[in-house]
Amino acid sequence: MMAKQYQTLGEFIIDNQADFPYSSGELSRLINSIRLAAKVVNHEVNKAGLVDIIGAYGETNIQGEDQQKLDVYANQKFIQTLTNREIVCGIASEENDDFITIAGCNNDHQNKYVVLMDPLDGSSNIDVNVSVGTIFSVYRRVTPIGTPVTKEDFLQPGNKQVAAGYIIYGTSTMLVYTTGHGVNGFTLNPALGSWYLSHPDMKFPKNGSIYSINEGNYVHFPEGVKKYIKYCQEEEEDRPYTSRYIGSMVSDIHRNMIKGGIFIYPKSSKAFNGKLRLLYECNPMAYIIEQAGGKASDGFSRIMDIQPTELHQRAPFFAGSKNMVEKAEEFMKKFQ
Ligand SMILES: O=P(O)(O)OC[C@H]1O[C@](O)(COP(=O)(O)O)[C@@H](O)[C@@H]1O
Ligand SMILES: [Mg+2]
Ligand SMILES: [Mg+2]
Repeated sequence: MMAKQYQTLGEFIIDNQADFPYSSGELSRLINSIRLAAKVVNHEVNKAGLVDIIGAYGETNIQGEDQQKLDVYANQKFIQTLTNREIVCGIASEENDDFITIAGCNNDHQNKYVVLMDPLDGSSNIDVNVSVGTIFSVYRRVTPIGTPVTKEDFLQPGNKQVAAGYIIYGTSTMLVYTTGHGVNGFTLNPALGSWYLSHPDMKFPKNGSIYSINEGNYVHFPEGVKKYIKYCQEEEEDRPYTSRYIGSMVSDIHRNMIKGGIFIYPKSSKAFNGKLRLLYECNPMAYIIEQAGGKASDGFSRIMDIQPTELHQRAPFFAGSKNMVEKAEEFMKKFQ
C-alpha cells in the first residue's frame, strides 16, 4: 500500500497490518513497544550533558567494553517495555552476556518473537554531543511455542528476520524500520510526542560519493581495503569521493542512505573479524539496506546468509550504495 505523507506511525502500523503473513497483531504491538521505549530513551539522550547521564557506568560488558550509563539505561528501558507488553519470548542484547528468557505473565512461553538489540549504538559519541542510535532485529522463534526459548531462536541467519530497524537520536529523532515491505522513516515531534512519516519508501541511491571508514586503522587494513580507499581518493571520473565518518554506525549509514555512499568496518590485523556484531548491528542494518535497494556483505558474500554460531560474534561489514559495495568487493577479491 502506498504510504501517505505525514501519516502517524500508529496509523501506518494499522494500515499496513495486512502485510504480515502471520498477522495477529503481535508484530504491530512489538513495533509499538519499540516506538514507546524509543521516546523514553530519547528523553534521556537529549539530556546527555548533565552529570547523572553521561560517563561510564562502572562495569564492562561481555565484549570487554566499558558500559556507558546510557548504554545501561537504554538497555533497561527497551527490555522493560518489551517484557511488560507480553510480546516477546526472549531478548538478546549487546549489554547482556546471554539471552534473556521472557516466560510471560502466565509463565507459559506463548509469545512468538525474539528481539536482538544494540540499545545504544555509537557509545563513544554520547558525551560529545554527536548523534547515536538504537538498533533492533526481530525473528519468529524456531523452537515450539509453550517451551522456553533456546540459543537456536537467536542464532538465525539475517535472511530470516521478520522486522528490523534503528532509532537515530540526532538533530531530530527518527525511527526507520522494515518488515520486508520497503523501508519507512518516521520523525518524532517532541512537542506532540508523535512520530510522523517524514521519509516514506526510503531508497538507497545505487551510486554515491561518500565513503565512511575509520582511516586511523589504515595500516592494519587488508590490501583490498587499502586499494579501495586509494580508489576513492583518485582524481578520476566522479572521484575523489568525500570522506565522512561519525563513528556511530547508525548515523553513518543513515546519512549514506539519504545521500548515497558506502560504510566499511573491515577486519584488520588488530580485529580479526572486525568490530561490529553480526546479530544486532550488521544483520538488522543489512535488512534495511537491502530493502532500500542497497547491498551489505562481509566483503565477499551476503552478510544475511551467514549462519551465526555465537550471540556476540563479529563480522567485517561493507554496506551501502549497491555499485559502490560491488566495487569494494572487486578490490577485496582481487587483492585477497
Ligand atoms: O571507534 P571505531 O573503532 O571507529 O568504531 C566505531 C564503531 O563502533 C560502534 O560505536 C560500535 O557500537 P557500540 O557503540 O554499540 O558498541 C559503531 O557504532 C561504530 O561504527
Ligand atoms: Mg553498536
Ligand atoms: Mg551499543
